[in-house]
Amino acid sequence: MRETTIAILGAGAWGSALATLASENGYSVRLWSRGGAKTLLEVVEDADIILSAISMKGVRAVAAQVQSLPISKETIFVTATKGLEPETTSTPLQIWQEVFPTHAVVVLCGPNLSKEIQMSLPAATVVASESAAAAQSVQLVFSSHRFRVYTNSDPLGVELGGTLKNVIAIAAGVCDGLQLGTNAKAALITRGLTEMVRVGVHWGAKMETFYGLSGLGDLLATCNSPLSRNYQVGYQLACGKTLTEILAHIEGTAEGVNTTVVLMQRAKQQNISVPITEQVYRLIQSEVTPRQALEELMVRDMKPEHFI
Ligand SMILES: NC(=O)c1ccc[n+]([C@@H]2O[C@H](COP(=O)([O-])OP(=O)(O)OC[C@H]3O[C@@H](n4cnc5c(N)ncnc54)[C@H](O)[C@@H]3O)[C@@H](O)[C@H]2O)c1
Ligand SMILES: O=P(O)(O)OC[C@H](O)CO
Repeated sequence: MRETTIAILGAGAWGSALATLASENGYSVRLWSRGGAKTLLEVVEDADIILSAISMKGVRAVAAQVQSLPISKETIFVTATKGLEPETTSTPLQIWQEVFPTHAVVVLCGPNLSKEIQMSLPAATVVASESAAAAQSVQLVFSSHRFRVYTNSDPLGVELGGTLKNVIAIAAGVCDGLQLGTNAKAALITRGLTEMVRVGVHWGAKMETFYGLSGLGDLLATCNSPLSRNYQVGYQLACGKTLTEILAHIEGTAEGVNTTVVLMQRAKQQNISVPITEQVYRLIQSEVTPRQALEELMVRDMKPEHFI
């Protein structure tokens, strides 16, 4: 029998970590990056699974390039990107589904700081798809004694958990940078989760998905780790650096900055209340200082504790 071949698009921190996991499980892995030695055709040709770990800004262009190549009808697409497209507000899942409407698309998302995974520390993740068989195939590829993979049937919810938490992670970095304490951080994360649920359910995701690994799980990992680039953005803003300075020195992609702008725009259009996102947005636009953002959150109207 022919061995299963995995094509991984994007040789950044996350694409490389996922390539390591699949290689360690004995799969044949081909890694592609723009400017790399292999052509896209060489990498995706005859691949059973094509996984994208491209930054949000490159997803549509890469998907269009792949569309122009001969791909088997059976090929499963996996998306591991966490972001929103500025022009359309689409998620990466929606882009891959739009470009490949007859293929199974699986979302891979969870509390997965790539540096920890490259250090072989244990972690868990979720693979979600409308096709249970496709999700199970991807589960098999990445599961190991150090990486526990769960399947899920709410791909949009799983993806939005990983995407929306990046905005709250920026706020968590601000909270720690200003040394606001553990009570404040717990309140921020809890109310941040409610904000994620409110947006996600409005956009068609299942509420319970946000209480799983890709929602609460990824929120906890990202809001509590200096390894998170999004957390670093908030932390360094609170320490007085400008966004331009921070982004010039950060290693890799902090998707939360762009996600905040797109989320704010769509929440406004749809009249969804997103007070934490609004303050992160005003902060990255330099409309408020970190202290003013905190003040504005604290003096809002009194109200009951709603959970959506
Ligand atoms: N690093 C992590 O811990 C981690 C974990 C889970 C998910 N993610 C998500 O995975 C995605 C990638 O993150 P990363 O940490 O690997 O980022 P990275 O900056 O290290 O790598 C990004 C990759 O995308 C490619 N890319 C960017 N723009 C492109 C374009 N226009 N055309 C083609 N390729 C392009 C880059 O060349 C690079 O290979 C992000 O959406 C991130 O949120 C990252
Ligand atoms: O470094 P960040 O902030 O992109 O976080 C990485 C992953 O999303 C954690 O799961």
